[in-house]
Amino acid sequence: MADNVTFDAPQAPGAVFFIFGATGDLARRKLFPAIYSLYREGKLTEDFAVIGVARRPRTPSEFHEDVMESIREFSRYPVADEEEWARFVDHFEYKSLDINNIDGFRELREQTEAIERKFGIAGGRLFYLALAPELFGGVSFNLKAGGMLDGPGWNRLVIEKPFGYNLESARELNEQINQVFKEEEIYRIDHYLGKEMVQNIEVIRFANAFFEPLWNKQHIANIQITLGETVGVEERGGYYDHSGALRDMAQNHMLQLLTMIAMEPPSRLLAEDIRDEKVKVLRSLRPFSSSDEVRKNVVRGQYTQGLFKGKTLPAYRQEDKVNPESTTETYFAARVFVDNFRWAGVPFYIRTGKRLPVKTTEVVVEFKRMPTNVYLGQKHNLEPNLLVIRVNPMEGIYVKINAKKPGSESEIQPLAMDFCQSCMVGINSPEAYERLLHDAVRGDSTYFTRWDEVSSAWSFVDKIAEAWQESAGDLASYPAGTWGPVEADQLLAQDGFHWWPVNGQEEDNVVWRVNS
Ligand SMILES: NC(=O)C1=CN([C@@H]2O[C@H](COP(=O)(O)OP(=O)(O)OC[C@H]3O[C@@H](n4cnc5c(N)ncnc54)[C@H](OP(=O)(O)O)[C@@H]3O)[C@@H](O)[C@H]2O)C=CC1
Ligand SMILES: O=C1O[C@H](COP(=O)(O)O)[C@@H](O)[C@H](O)[C@H]1O
Repeated sequence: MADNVTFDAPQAPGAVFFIFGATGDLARRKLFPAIYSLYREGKLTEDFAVIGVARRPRTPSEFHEDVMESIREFSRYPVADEEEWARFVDHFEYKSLDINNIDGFRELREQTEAIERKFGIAGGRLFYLALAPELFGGVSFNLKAGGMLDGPGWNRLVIEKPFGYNLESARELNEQINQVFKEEEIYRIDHYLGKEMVQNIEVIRFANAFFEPLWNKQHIANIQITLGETVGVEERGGYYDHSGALRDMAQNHMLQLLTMIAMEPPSRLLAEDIRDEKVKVLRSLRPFSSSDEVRKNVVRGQYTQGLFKGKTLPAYRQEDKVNPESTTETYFAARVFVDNFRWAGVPFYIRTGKRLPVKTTEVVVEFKRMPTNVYLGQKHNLEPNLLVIRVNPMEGIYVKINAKKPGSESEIQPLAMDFCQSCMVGINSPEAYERLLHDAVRGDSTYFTRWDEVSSAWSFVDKIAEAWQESAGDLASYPAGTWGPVEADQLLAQDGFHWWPVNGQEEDNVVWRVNS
């Protein structure tokens, strides 16, 4: 079993965490376990409290039981001994409250003041909205009206995705919460930004002399970003059928990953400097100017019934809470361009899908081929060099180079230098939510999305969604358990490229591994 790795960050200042949606899936699977990890690692000391809020009634002991179950099932750390557990869970309280009930917020205020006194908490209040987005505006308003923002310290609002359905609705939502919270108090979660290897992209790029000089159109042929999932829509069919892959994954996680790969080096590693550079990338994305452009550069697909590892997987239209005639895409791929000096003409191929054969998030940087191949005469077709950043679930970096086959006269073979962080050094990285909660409570917004990033991403995505509305007929299909529609392969083939195998599925001819 891998050792747990802690991230290097100071203790958080004392705070009350309000989890709105405390009886929901996100709280159970991610938020309670993240708070527990922070506590176990000493990043939260005794001056913190958690108040779970939702409509369902819960006695204190029922709520403590919920928290215990969530941690047993999902935490990186096993539940500690009884004494430590009792100390931890004593920090948790529950308030049954409908967010439309203003009186309930007044009661919450009294409960909050009492718990702040109990634990000597003077830092601030962190309001985490693990709720459906249509409730965000109402909660913000009632937090203010109910006096919840008049505490002794700072107030911060952490909002889950999706942030709107398109630019217009995102704007409305933003205006609503801006009536109560200032931009610097708003922490929009994109949990991909909390992933260890996504944060590592910055370091790989800006701390290595041999990457940065090559990181441009002179040397890079194309970049491929894959966010593949094996799962279908699970129990979230109702939400997903309204959203689809474009809004669920591409507008946020995928474009955020792209910004980390494509941004210019910031002059300082401060939140605003990094976010300034990221938003420049989003503004440089070449917009699709017509439906025809969308058709040429974008593929959407939906999974049909498939056979995978001997198991029959249902079609998307057979999933629970999905319209049996749904035209929602479960797969999205596109060729996009970042129109600036660094990236002019370099295609970024991005794809995401449900029910693909492998769960993986990976970035492949394909370098241009050597200007001439002096080995051609000896029947060697040199492979392009690749840099692969494995984000999830495997974490690591893989570089593919060409080298002489040992012992041969001049035979060349591709060589994989594979640093597998998750398997070789016994690392069990912190969960994205641990890091992001900790950052939010410390007031570090680097890995949260700023409004101008969100709105620029929507501007880009809206053009695609609008074109799709005009032509429902171009929805491709793929059997569940396969790599998506063939049209996505053609997207690259037109440019003389192909998708590289992902997640350690070695190409047959790569014979070595050099592990660190
Ligand atoms: N689950 C996940 O993995 C992910 C979720 N998200 C986002 O996080 C948010 C929450 O998702 P998830 O936890 O899955 O949703 P769930 O449907 O599981 O939970 C929703 C929560 O909201 C509470 N709630 C609903 N209406 C009210 C109300 N009027 N007043 C007070 N509480 C209310 C519910 O409790 P009760 O019924 O007791 O009131 C429940 O605790 C969504 O925005 C989602 O898109 C984002 C990424 C991943
Ligand atoms: O935000 C979301 O992300 C998950 C995938 O997250 P990961 O960390 O497991 O890669 C996705 O399943 C879900 O549909 C989407 O809403």
